[in-house]
Amino acid sequence: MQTSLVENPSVAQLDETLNFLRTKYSGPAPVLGVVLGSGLSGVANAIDNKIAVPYAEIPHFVRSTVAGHAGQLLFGTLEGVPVVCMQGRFHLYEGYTAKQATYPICVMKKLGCKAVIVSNAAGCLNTSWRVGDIMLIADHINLQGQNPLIGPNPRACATSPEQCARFPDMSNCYDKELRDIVTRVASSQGTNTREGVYVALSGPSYETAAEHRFLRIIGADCVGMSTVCEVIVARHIGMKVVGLSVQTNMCMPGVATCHEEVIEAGNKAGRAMVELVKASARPILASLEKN
Ligand SMILES: O=P(O)(O)O[C@H]1O[C@H](CO)[C@@H](O)[C@H]1O
Ligand code: HPA
Repeated sequence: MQTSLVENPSVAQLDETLNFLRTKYSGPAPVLGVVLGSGLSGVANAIDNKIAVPYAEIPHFVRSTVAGHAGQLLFGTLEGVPVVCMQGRFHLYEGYTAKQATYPICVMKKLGCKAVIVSNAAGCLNTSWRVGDIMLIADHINLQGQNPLIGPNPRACATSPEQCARFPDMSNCYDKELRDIVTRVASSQGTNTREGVYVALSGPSYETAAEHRFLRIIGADCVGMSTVCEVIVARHIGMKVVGLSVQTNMCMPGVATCHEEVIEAGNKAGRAMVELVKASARPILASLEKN
C-alpha cells in the first residue's frame, strides 16, 4: 500500500513499481495510457499480445473494490500502438486518497506514456442526449472537494525531469487537437459523438433531483464520481488527455439510478467504444510524434 497521503509519489516508490512491472512485461514501452470506467472493460479485448498484472500484486497500487472494475493493469498493443491500460480504476469513495487513486497515472508517465485516454460511465444531464451516447469531454467541473495536487510540490516531480507547476494551467485540459482527431475517427465509423462538460462529485450516493437541477445550471452535461483527479495529475506531469464519457443513465426526476444499470449500459456502449479507442490509437500517436 502507498503510505503517504500528502506527498507526491517518490522516485523510490515509482522505481519499485516499475522494477516489478519490468519482471512481468518486457515489450516495447507504452506510449499511450488508457483508463477504463464502469462496464467499459470490453475495450481490453481489443488489446493484442496482452499481459495482465493484477493490481493486488503491484507495489504501491491499491485494490479495485467496485463491480465492473476488473482490477488489473494490461500491457499490449492497440492497432500496433504500445499501450498500458487500467482495467478498472480507483475512486475516492472507496476510501482512497486522491494521491492513491491517481498513482497509476504517474506510473503510466514513468513507463513512457505521452497521453492518456480516460473513460467513464456517467449520468446524463443533457436532456437532448440518450443512453449509450459517447461524449468527448471538452471540460470538467471538479466538485469532489479534493485535489490530488494538495501538499508539497517538489521542484521536479518524480515522474518527470521538468518542473511541475505549483499552479498548473487547466485551460486545454482535454486536448483540442486530440479531441478533433477522435471526433473525426468516430464520424468515419458512423458514430455520432457529443462534446460536453463532465462534473465529478465524490459519490458514492447518486444525486438528488435538486442536485441534478443545480448541476445543469452550472453547465454540466453529465455527472460521475471519477476522472477529474486523474486528469489533473496527468496535466500536472505533462501528459495530454482525451476523455470519453458513456451516458449510462438519464438523470431525471423520479427515476432511480443503480450501478447494475450503469454497468449494463456501459457494456452495451462498449462495442462502439472499442472501435473508437482502437481506431484512434494510431492517429493519436501520429499527432503526439508530430508535436
Ligand atoms: O467513473 P466510473 O469509474 O466509470 O464509474 C461510474 O459508475 C459508478 C456509479 O455507478 C461510479 O464509480 C461512477 O464514477
Ligand atoms: N451519477 C453519478 N455517477 C454516475 C452516474 C450518475 O447518475 N451514472 C454513472 N456514474
